[in-house]
Amino acid sequence: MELISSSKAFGGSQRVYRHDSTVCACPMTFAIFLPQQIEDGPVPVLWYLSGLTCSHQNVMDKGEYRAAAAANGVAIICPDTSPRGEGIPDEPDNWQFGSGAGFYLDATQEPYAKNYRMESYIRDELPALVSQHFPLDMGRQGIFGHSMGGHGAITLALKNPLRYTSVSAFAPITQPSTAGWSRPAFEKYLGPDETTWRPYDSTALIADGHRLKDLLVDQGTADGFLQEGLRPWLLELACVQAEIPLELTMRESYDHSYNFVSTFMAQHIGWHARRLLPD
Ligand SMILES: N[C@@H](CCC(=O)N[C@@H](CS)C(=O)NCC(=O)O)C(=O)O
Repeated sequence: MELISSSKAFGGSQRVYRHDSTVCACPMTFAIFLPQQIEDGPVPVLWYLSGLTCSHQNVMDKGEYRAAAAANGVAIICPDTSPRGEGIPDEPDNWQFGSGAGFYLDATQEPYAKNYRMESYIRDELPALVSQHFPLDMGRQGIFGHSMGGHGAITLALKNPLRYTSVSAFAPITQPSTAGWSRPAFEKYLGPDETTWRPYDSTALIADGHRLKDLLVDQGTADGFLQEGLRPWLLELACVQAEIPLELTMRESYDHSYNFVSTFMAQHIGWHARRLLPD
């Protein structure tokens, strides 16, 4: 691992690392906030998955997570949203596909299958790497994210309930298999057989029997992607039918930006901390 930057913050340390990813077959960059409490022993881990067009950097600059992470003594890891760089197949003019738009899935179609393996990267490779380098308590992990990253967090938690003790999302894409901004990407990454898309769709996973202990979702009412792309009511219906306790709050007049995410960041970190650090 190569240290790109390190900066003291709230008594802890905000760092950025680059490493050669075997899974994505390219260098990958991630941000990690280590709270001061790590000096006294392993701390819980909270994974933050970002949305379309983002890298590790957006939430680091605009997510305002460090004060709450420091107060609660949790590490926050912010991975990139896709493989990227020279030689990685991409559609540079398309912000809903390729670089910045990995959708947290393992592509099966050429020419994407070699590099676009974000599910395996987030679930397997990156946890193994960070647990080698930092005293993290990998028995206490939570996951959250924004938009495409909310979709990633909920689907990963549904499929790995023993791994992720807690899960929450800001404005998640709830049913990517039918949303206009994700369908074309799913077809290119996974092929035309839509049954192969179900493991990457929260509502389909719930319909197929996957469960969560509970789930926190915040959604802005002035979010321009609400009606076509996000549609929290689909997740709400799936959770009601499956008896999954969903705490969904519609936040009046908030949009899709990091002004919304950062407003509710401390509440989400508190939700995770109560589940990862019980009294
Ligand atoms: N580029 C898109 C917007 C994409 C967008 O809103 N991305 C969200 C996640 S889905 C984001 O976090 N963008 C980065 C940022 O605000 O820093 C557009 O022009 O409509």
